[in-house]
Amino acid sequence: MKLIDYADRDMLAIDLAQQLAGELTAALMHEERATLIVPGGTTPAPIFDALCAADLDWARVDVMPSDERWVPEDHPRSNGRLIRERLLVGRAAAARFLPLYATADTPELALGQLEQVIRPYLPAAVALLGMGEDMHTASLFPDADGLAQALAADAPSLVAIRTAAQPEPRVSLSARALRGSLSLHLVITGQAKRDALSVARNQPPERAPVATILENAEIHWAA
Ligand SMILES: O=C1O[C@H](COP(=O)(O)O)[C@@H](O)[C@H](O)[C@H]1O
Repeated sequence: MKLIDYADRDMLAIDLAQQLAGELTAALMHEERATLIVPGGTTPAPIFDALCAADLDWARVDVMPSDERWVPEDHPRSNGRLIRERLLVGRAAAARFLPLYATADTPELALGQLEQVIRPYLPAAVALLGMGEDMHTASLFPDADGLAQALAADAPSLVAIRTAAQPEPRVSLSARALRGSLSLHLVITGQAKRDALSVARNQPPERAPVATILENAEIHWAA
């Protein structure tokens, strides 16, 4: 695990966006297309604002959320909505978006169909993930129904997640699918998340799900 400490959140957004763009460009030098996994939540928007202006062949990039809340795509809590509004604009509007949501009452009803769609796009060339103070990453929450399956070595790429801690059910890429990414980044901001990360390093993934990706990940932090 490598931790990069930035002077502030603006520097983090600019430098990290540049690094992600460089990695995508490198991937596109030897592959026809490249998959980019990105998180939702509150942290990544400034990174998206910088990344969407990157000068790369976005028409050959497939963008996939790390996880999705089971709400319609125009809902304020939709990760897909954030990605469309803040990343898939400017130059990045040419990228293809692979939503992890389909119109169905429950994620379980659409899981098979969504998994079939995303499978050819995995493993990702580049993955950016977020983390909550409760040590979840993507939607792999401690104490969630579905966590054991999501952490299993033979897990499907996409799993349904339900937790009392969240207002809606979710879908998430599994630990196996996330770890398979050729380049893996975790972005966290604030002291509380830095402290949570220190705790997570000494916990099993069943208690601190983010631990499942730490070995392979580069961590980006700013206060
Ligand atoms: O619920 C989620 O939380 C994590 C962390 O979000 P943040 O608001 O603390 O940045 C995020 O990475 C994930 O994609 C999202 O669905």
